[in-house]
Amino acid sequence: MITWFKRKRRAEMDEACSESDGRAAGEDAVLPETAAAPGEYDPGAAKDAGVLPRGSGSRSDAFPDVVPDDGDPEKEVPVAEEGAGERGELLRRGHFFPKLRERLQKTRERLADRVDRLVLGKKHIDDELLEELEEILITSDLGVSATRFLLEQVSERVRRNELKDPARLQEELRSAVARLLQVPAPPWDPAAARPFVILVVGVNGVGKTTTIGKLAHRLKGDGFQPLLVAGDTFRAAAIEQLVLWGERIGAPVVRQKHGADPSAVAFDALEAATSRDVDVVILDTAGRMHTKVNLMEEIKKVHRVIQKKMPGAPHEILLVLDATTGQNALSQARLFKDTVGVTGLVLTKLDGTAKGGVIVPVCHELQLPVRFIGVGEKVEDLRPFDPGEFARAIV
Ligand SMILES: Nc1nc2c(ncn2[C@@H]2O[C@H](COP(=O)(O)OP(=O)(O)OP(=O)(O)O)[C@@H](O)[C@H]2O)c(=O)[nH]1
Repeated sequence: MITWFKRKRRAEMDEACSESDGRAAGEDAVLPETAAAPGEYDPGAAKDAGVLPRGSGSRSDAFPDVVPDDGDPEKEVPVAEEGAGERGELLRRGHFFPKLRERLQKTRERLADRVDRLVLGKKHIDDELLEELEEILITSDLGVSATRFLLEQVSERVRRNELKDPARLQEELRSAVARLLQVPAPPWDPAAARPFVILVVGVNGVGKTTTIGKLAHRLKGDGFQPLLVAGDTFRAAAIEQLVLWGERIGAPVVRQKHGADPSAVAFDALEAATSRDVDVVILDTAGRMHTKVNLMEEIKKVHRVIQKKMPGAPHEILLVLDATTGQNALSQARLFKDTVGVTGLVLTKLDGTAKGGVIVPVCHELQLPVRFIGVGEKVEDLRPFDPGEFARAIV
């Protein structure tokens, strides 16, 4: 039975991959059958060390281990007292705004505090003041194009005599930023398909795995059963990191050995998702430099395999960007968008950086919606993005 399943799976994978890249999946879908080399990820050792839960790693390594959903979220991760659903979300947001402002303090200092100083004691909004405003916006990571767009909006109001008082400039800017961040896009709706498949991509160390853990926790709070997929088979510790998140929040994790083909992991995970009847599948992927062509080809292959295995999926391709990288986030977003067709963004590490303004040019130039923001390392530090709230917190 297992041999038949292996053959069927290999044939389906080959079919999914050969259409567009001419390579059979088997060529690089090496599913290691041997013990891990010294220093590599070893499921047995990890299990002994208590990293993996009981029962995992006992089947053929050619098949994914599904770590059972035996975590107790109540123990380690207190569920938000406001509860799930729309009302809970509104309450959480109300509580969260002061915290968001606090976390975005450095970005605000760089932008809003300088605008405050600029208008202090000024009687009129003139060209000189607008030029200085331009400089503040550009040096606050808003980029040339978004700055020009925002200045045009402000200048237009000045021309029409609708804005005269410099003291109201901040307010005007805030509305313009909020409008710019409001990118037209389908709403975030994990109930739109079952399973709802989310592919998470991004460069190294931006916070993909952490975001997945936090996102799965949110989804559980909203009544969805998530399945996590350890598609980052390149960095051994990433698999263990995701397994730990799974245990912590009480979500099953599909994983294979370190070095396995990520497309094969994705393929098996979708099989597991169907048979386990889960609501949401979240696939982690290895961090890759957006400039490395072969790695970008690999992610395209993962994408193709998902599409082939489950038409309509992935339903969301989330690009995780690290806010501390400033303008570099923009070039990452461009390349990932062109390669895999990103549908939404997650901006992480907004806490403690002065470069949070980068969100503005990314939204403006790429017209991609920000789905979530990461404002810390704790499980509750992932928030749905609200353009108005964000604009208020930085301007
Ligand atoms: N301060 C802060 N740290 C974060 C946030 N999100 C993630 N991190 C930290 O960033 C570091 C990298 O996170 P990972 O989740 O391992 O990043 P990754 O993208 O999966 O890394 P690779 O697999 O190497 O590509 C970890 O120390 C996280 O705790 C955030 O919103 N704020």
